[in-house]
Amino acid sequence: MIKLGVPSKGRLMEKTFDWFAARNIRLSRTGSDREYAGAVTGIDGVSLVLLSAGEIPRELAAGRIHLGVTGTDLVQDKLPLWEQQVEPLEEMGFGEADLIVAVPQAWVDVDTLDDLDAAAAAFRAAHGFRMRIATKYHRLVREFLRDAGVADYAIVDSQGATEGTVANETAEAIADITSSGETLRANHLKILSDGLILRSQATLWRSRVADVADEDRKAMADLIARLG
Ligand SMILES: Nc1ncnc2c1ncn2[C@@H]1O[C@H](COP(=O)(O)OP(=O)(O)OP(=O)(O)O)[C@@H](O)[C@H]1O
Ligand SMILES: O=P(O)(O)OC[C@H]1O[C@H](OP(=O)(O)OP(=O)(O)O)[C@H](O)[C@@H]1O
Repeated sequence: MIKLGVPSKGRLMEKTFDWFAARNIRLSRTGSDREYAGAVTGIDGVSLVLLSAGEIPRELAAGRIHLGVTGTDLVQDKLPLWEQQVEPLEEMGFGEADLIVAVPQAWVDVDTLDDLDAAAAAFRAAHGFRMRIATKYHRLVREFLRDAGVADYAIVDSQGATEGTVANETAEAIADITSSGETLRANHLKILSDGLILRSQATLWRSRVADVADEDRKAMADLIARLG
């Protein structure tokens, strides 16, 4: 069987089901609400694997699933050399979000990455420890800030409610995804003018690593022919 990994809940799951339904491939969760089992109808030889969106990159890279749906942000952050491990087949037109760097609106002198760098040095001199940036996107944020010449900071891990870390005084700045911008506004944060790290959307990926058995080649070809 060709294994297709799809987010098991949340905003990406239903839209993924709709996207495949529009191509006459019906994905569904089976069993009780809490059981992560799934079914595929409308195409032969494909099985559904329900997974956390954040785990799909790793499962693709390990070759445990042949195809998977998840955001560009999660693939690029979790997989070093992602292009060697996965291939994007289709951008799916939902789950659109920007990964950005944001600081408190009250920092009126900080609007750019250069300003952030200067603020970071001043912060360390004043407080004796490095300015903290909360994020779950460790790799992408480190690479982006390195390329921008911002050095004097520390990443603090935040796996959710990242915008709240500033008010809670566990970080001075954040890097997270934003879509409508409401969460940033509600938490009195502003995006740096050159603080866009990545534009992400839900994408269907093919593992470059997973073995496709001879008897599964037709199912893979049929599925790919139905995309677009
Ligand atoms: N507000 C948003 N609008 C649109 N897309 C979003 C938004 N927030 C997150 N996403 C996208 O949805 C995908 C999954 O996000 P997230 O990591 O928050 O998943 P989750 O639903 O919390 O799943 P899990 O924690 O089980 O991995 C990411 O690719 C992300 O870019
Ligand atoms: O710009 P907006 O439209 O306000 O959306 C952005 C928010 O959506 C995501 O959070 P999610 O709802 O996944 O919750 P989380 O913080 O627990 O990850 C993201 O982490 C932002 O907090």
